[in-house]
Amino acid sequence: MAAVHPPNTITPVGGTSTYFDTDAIVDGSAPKVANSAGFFNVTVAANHKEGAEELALLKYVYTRSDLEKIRGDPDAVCNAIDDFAATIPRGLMTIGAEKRTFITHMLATAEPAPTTFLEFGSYVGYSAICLASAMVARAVPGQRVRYVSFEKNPIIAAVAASLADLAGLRDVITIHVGPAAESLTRLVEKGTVTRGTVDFMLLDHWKDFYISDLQLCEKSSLIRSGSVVLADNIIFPGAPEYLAYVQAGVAEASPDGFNYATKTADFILPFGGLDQLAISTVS
Ligand SMILES: C[S@@+](CC[C@H](N)C(=O)[O-])C[C@H]1O[C@@H](n2cnc3c(N)ncnc32)[C@H](O)[C@@H]1O
Repeated sequence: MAAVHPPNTITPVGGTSTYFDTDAIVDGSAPKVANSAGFFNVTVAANHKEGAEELALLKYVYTRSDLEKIRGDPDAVCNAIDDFAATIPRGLMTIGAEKRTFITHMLATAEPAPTTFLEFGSYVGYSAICLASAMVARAVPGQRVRYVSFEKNPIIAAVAASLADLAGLRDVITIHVGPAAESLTRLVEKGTVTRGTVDFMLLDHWKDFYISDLQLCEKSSLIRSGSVVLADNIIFPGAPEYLAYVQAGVAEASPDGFNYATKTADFILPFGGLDQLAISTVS
């Protein structure tokens, strides 16, 4: 089980928010710079842009000999994604098995049972599939569970939608294609996501957008007292400004004057090294 630190005992550490080349983000492509660990290098970025690795994953899953056993089983679909990721030395950029266990436990024990989840960064749908499934497991008959997820890369979004369908979660998970801020603004204008309805959020896209996209949710009061905001990759690649923001405790853009109480949980990355998840509860 991951080590969990109480609120405000951890100094923002590690990483750098300049890990990604924001010029490259503007044109909708993947970032093209390597960090010091050489993790997200030019080759990885090019793969990401074309969705090469992610399309290979899709093909791998749909040609598995146990496809019919996987169909309709969210855990089995996530395990299949983990199997594919294990064949790549640096893994895939999903939340991975350890964080999956940790967050699904949070969803399984949260009171009241969460029914609406907002995710920034669908990638291949791994977190969407396991976390939506954890919410569905608690839903009472007739209760609607919604997992709203944003992915700017259309090829990768298509992979996520196809795997969500395979997992039997087509009616629960919606993948919105495009920059998260634009999609979310549209959903708020249309009344698809409304005030105070978001129980859980996961920020897991490019780290430069964590604060501005959280503030978009603050402004429209999508979060409310008791909502939980999770943010991944706090140490690697690193989101020190974000951690400082939520540890300062004030939801600056909130017309309701909301505050955050923030803890962090430690995880070891698949290729080694420490990472943290930030867990901020709104009050
Ligand atoms: C770390 S991955 C998400 C992993 C996913 N949550 C999982 O566990 O399977 C980040 C994803 O965010 C997407 N992304 C980056 N910036 C974005 C933005 N502004 N809006 C929407 N998606 C974005 C990237 O294309 C990438 O697929």
